[in-house]
Amino acid sequence: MDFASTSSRCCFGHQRTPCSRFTRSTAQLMHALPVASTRCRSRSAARCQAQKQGAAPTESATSSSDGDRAWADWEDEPNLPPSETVFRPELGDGHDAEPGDAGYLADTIRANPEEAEAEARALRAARSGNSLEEEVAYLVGVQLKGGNMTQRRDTAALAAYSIEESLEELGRLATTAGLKVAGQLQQQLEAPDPRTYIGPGKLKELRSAMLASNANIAIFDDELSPRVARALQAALGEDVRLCDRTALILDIFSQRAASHEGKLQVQLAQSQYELPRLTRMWSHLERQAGGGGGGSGGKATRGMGEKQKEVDKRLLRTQIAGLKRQIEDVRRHRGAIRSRRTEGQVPVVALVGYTNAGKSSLLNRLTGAGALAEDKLFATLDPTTRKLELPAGTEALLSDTVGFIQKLPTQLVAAFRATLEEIKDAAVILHVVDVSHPNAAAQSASVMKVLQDLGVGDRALVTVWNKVDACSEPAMVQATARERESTCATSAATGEGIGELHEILEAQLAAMLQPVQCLVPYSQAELVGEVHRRGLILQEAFSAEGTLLQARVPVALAGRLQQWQLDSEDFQDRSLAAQELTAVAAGT
Ligand SMILES: Nc1nc2c(ncn2[C@@H]2O[C@H](COP(=O)(O)OP(=O)(O)OP(=O)(O)O)[C@@H](O)[C@H]2O)c(=O)[nH]1
Ligand SMILES: [Mg+2]
Repeated sequence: MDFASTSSRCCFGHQRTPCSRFTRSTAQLMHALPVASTRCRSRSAARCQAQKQGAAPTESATSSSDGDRAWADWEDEPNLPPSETVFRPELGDGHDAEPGDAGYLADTIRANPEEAEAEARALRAARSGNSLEEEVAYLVGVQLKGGNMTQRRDTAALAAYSIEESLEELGRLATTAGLKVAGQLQQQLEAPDPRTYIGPGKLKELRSAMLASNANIAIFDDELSPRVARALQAALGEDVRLCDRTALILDIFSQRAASHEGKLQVQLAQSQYELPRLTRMWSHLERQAGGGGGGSGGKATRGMGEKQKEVDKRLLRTQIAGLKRQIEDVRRHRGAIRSRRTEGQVPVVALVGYTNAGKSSLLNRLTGAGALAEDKLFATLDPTTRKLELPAGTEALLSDTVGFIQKLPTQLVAAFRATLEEIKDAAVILHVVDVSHPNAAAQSASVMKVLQDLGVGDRALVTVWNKVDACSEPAMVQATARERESTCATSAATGEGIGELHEILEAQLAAMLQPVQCLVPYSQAELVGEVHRRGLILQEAFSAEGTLLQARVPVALAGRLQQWQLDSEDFQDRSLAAQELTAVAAGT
């Protein structure tokens, strides 16, 4: 089964297309709307006509059977809001519909989808000056009274993100996904509204702000449950596309995954996200069945919708099982490579850190790897490993990893756990922090939390304060870093502080090596070469019997040298003799 061709779908299940949500036109979405009743069409057409002639729309035109229908669908939902507290765009919500407002737009859309869509878009574009082709997003977040959502959920990250910071990051995610951000709206609440995430008044404000700025996508800063998403969609109208932080991150990941395993992991995460959200795709069939005014085939159509939903869920479950199997195969293969690497005892140094901290830039600076580094979130998805040669001759493998982010979607945590397992093999972890970022402390705390969760909190850790060149007082930052243990301030851009990073790394790697002093026969020249590459030579002399080596080497290598091990006294005596011999030979 070709999963690649079937699984790239819209996260909110609007329509199964093989492309990203954001590349699909609003027109496509509108064609997926329920078919309007004849009564509604004639009213809307009249209203449309009136508008064309410059007349204000009439009161009666603001209410429609479709509006009632949509409302009824909404009320069918258990635990949904009582009618008086909710913004009902189709019913005008207490104000006369104006050209460009929700009621007007909803009616004109129903009159003639193509004509109305063109008209509505042109109207909004004229009001805001945005291009007709642009995908424009509006951001929405909730600030919990007494701390934001991140703080509540994740007590470890107490230096957490304010709503402004969280929305700023959401905006960066949106631009990374190729969207334009028109504005943002936030609300202070005791808890997010269980029905519509934000309160009814704010919802109305959001709708107006989106119309005024020609925004067509509402992005919510937290993952929306399928039920809340449905309620929001009903309130905001079908011409607004809904998205949440999780869907946005999944979309970026699906655009950027390059390796076979990366693609499989993103597809799995997307499928798992979509499974509970499939309902919406077939709801139009159910609406036809329920609201057809007693037309024939109501039950049959509802049955069709249900049946199709079940078929679809079954397909998706089969696909999820298939993806899991494929990922397991790839994982086994990678595990074999990793264990070969461990047997070789080349120490692995893993670069970890918040997204955009400069991990790939540091990999390039330290190894000349030429890895992709750009000013976008999640530039790196697939781990890259390169050989690192430190000035004293010590060798290690330097691994670049996927960046972290606050509120990392649970589906992705699970999917990328395997990728992050690279970190588990690391002898040293280089935690890269963008020290020039205003939220560096909270970002650092988020990363440390993930490291704890991965069970590598006790691993040798070097903290790298990167982008020191972008700080207003770089000298002060460098001085502070020097006062801290295993910390250095660097600039991957200018090379500043890279020498200090080399020294700290050498010391860390040396601390992990085991001391040996031995006499290795000349027949074992290869082994001596390995000691040079993988260990740290403290003393070397050449006697008549072989090479005298005092060094620090990885444990496995120390085991192989065991048979030629000398005690200290013997080693010193032989070394002196060898040095004298060398001096005589050199005639000094
Ligand atoms: N001024 C400055 N910019 C830097 C430095 N290091 C990296 N950058 C820039 O920061 C941006 C992100 O760098 P990357 O190396 O891609 O960051 P990353 O941590 O690998 O990011 P992800 O792969 O997205 O997690 C790029 O535009 C880099 O040019 C630095 O030391 N100083
Ligand atoms: Mg990177």
